[in-house]
Amino acid sequence: MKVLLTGAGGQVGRCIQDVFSCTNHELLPLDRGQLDITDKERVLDVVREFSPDVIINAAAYTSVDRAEKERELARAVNALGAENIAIAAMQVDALLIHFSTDYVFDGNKTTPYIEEDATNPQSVYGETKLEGERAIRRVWGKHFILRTSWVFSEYGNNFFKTMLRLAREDNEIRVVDDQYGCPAYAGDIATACLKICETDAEKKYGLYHYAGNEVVSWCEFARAILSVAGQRGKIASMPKVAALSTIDYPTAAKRPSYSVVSSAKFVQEFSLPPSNWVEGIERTFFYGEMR
Ligand SMILES: NC(=O)C1=CN([C@@H]2O[C@H](COP(=O)(O)OP(=O)(O)OC[C@H]3O[C@@H](n4cnc5c(N)ncnc54)[C@H](OP(=O)(O)O)[C@@H]3O)[C@@H](O)[C@H]2O)C=CC1
Ligand SMILES: Cc1cn([C@H]2C[C@H](O)[C@@H](COP(=O)(O)OP(=O)(O)O[C@H]3O[C@@H](C)C(=O)[C@@H](O)[C@H]3O)O2)c(=O)[nH]c1=O
Repeated sequence: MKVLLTGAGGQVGRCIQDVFSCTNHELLPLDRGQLDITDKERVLDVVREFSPDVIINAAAYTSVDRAEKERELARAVNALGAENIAIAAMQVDALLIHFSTDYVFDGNKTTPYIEEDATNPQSVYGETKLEGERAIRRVWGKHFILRTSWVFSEYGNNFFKTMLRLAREDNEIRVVDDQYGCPAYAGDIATACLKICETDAEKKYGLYHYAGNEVVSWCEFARAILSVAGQRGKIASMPKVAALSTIDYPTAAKRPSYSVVSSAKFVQEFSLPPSNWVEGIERTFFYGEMR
């Protein structure tokens, strides 16, 4: 199977390369320098030339706070870029796998969000990701949109790495304890993509949630990361992790207080468990040393 990957330099993109390197699929990984998804003509040319069976779009604008001031840039990548990819996929009849986010929800529910739940993004990032979802649905039916959340890995920038850095710099970290979600290890998301590619997926196209198997607050997630870091000798000493209310940690973008997504539909259709983020922490430390 020929698979074209955009956003290959990001954390999900790099994990997809690792997972697909153990298969016989022919993967063409393109980072932002090789393919800017906002350049429609180039997207169409590159896709026509390679003529993939599958396109995985892992390119995105993911700076949640910065997006509040860079709406047009975020929109260009997350909405118009996604649309460009969908048009290109349609032109060569390729399956499109795309990612979206838990930040499309407002967080007012108290039970896990399912695919049919109403969206109501609270941030520019969430709005532009939702616009991208809608563009794909409008343009090309042969797609999977995986909404994931709180992604971490040994690659790129993420909350996991921020917590490690802060733990090395200070003896106290302050983290919000009233926003809940399901962290997802990027390696598991990559495995989910492979599973889609290797499943007779025709009758299953559409929107899925795929994220972590257990609910935590950001503060609980930080404590879990640092506890393993301490056990593995990754930090010299264990900092105090103080639990904050959102009001005491002001940010440019509003985050949902509860963005727990249920992976049940994906699990049912693809017989793959949700991301095991506790194991993901171990794997992040392990692969962080190997790669
Ligand atoms: N990270 C998270 O916590 C979550 C992510 N997601 C979604 O998962 C997907 C993958 O995210 P993740 O790997 O974590 O994000 P990253 O930010 O790690 O990777 C995104 C990649 O896209 C690249 N990119 C940005 N603009 C363009 C462009 N115009 N053309 C081509 N490439 C571009 C970035 O390049 P550069 O670094 O040079 O800007 C980066 O390499 C995204 O759709 C994201 O919205 C969903 C939920 C949670
Ligand atoms: C760094 C830091 C953050 N926080 C808070 C801010 C915020 O409410 C929460 C998470 O912070 P971050 O800015 O690291 O994470 P954030 O950028 O909000 O992460 C999001 O990224 C996008 C791409 C997604 O799609 C989401 O699923 C989610 O993973 O923790 C603290 O309380 N203390 C800290 O020291």
